[in-house]
Amino acid sequence: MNKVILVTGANSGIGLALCERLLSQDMEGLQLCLACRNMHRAQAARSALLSSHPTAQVDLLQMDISSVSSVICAAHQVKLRYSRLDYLYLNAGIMPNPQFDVKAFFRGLFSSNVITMFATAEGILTQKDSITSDGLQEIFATNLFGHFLLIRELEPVLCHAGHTSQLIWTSSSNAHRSAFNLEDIQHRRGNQPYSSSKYASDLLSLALNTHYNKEGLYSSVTCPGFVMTSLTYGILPSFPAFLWILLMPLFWIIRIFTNTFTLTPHNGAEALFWLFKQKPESLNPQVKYHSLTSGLGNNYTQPCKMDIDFEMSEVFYEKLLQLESEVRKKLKAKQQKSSTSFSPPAGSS
Ligand SMILES: NC(=O)C1=CN([C@@H]2O[C@H](COP(=O)(O)OP(=O)(O)OC[C@H]3O[C@@H](n4cnc5c(N)ncnc54)[C@H](OP(=O)(O)O)[C@@H]3O)[C@@H](O)[C@H]2O)C=CC1
Ligand SMILES: CC(C)CCC[C@@H](C)[C@H]1CC[C@H]2C3=C(CC[C@]12C)[C@@]1(C)CCC(=O)[C@@H](C)[C@@H]1CC3
Repeated sequence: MNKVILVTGANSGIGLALCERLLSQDMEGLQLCLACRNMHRAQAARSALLSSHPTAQVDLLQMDISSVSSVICAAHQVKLRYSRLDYLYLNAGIMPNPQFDVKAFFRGLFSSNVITMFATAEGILTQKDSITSDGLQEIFATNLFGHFLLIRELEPVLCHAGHTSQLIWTSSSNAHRSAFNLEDIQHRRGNQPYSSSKYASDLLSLALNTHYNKEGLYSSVTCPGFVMTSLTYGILPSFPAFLWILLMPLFWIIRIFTNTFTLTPHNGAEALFWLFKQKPESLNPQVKYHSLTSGLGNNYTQPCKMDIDFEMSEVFYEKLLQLESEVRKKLKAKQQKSSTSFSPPAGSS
């Protein structure tokens, strides 16, 4: 039987590099499904994968993970196409309108915290969030809630008796407990919505293990390290991509001191790829699997205990279920309203 793998945000960066790595190791037994919001970019990614693996099975799925109706529609498609999903990579993510605090960065450079700053960007990055058409905070909707809804919708193909399936999140070492508030799970009020959304994915992963392991569904979180992708290029908007490339020698030097500077999407996908080869029952739900690259350029995966607890993950899970039922009700009302406004007036033939 082919292994069916769905990857969100598969048309670029870490998601695309992961697909490339998966096909390089086992092209025959895999059925890849690239879930992307933009079909032109999705087609380009598929062509790139097929040019190096001409006989690979690569399907495309249109899905905007930040939109409730798009996720539900895409999940419906998946259930029609596949009887089972073996791996679901929850990788799509955004960090819009980042504000880089140059002063804090230089202060950090000359402090004892410099390595932590390079590994987690703690204290030097904030973001400005916006609201989606569903009324959700965009970063929360994209990085977390859309994926939660997708998992809930795909339950029938993820939970099969006598069979295990894996959920693999692309979280971040920028996930800080201090940025997350159970009373404000969407981070409407703070200025670190990215960090909050990633901490939320760590919590959710733990709760999913609590609720779904008995049904054969396992969840793990990864951090790809600092990788040069369009997400990171956006951090310094006045800094064109080629300048980042020119900084590579400097980054290679920094890598000698912090192996979190994985830098390329291929290296960043290390932990995501490593998890693909593990037995899910052997994994620890309380650790994050970090992609690391040594000063000599060797990749490896290292588990690191997360700053999370069961109680908090359960409260968060309950809140997500509540939000889920609210958005479903809203969607139903919207659909009913649009169907009545399009129905022909009574008495017309
Ligand atoms: N780069 C880094 O250093 C790190 C990245 N990460 C995480 O890795 C993940 C991948 O990011 P990375 O590869 O770096 O960045 P990229 O910007 O290259 O990739 C992000 C992917 O997510 C997709 N995406 C964004 N919004 C949506 C949406 N609404 N619906 C569907 N797809 C969407 C993008 O599609 P499109 O092309 O259409 O925008 C793109 O394919 C993210 O979750 C990020 O937070 C974590 C730690 C470090
Ligand atoms: C131009 C200067 C010489 C160097 C600037 C470096 C910073 C822009 C980076 C230093 C640490 C980086 C980092 C991230 C972004 C870019 C830096 C702040 C992340 C926040 C990217 C997204 C993540 O999820 C984190 C794991 C990264 C942590 C490190």
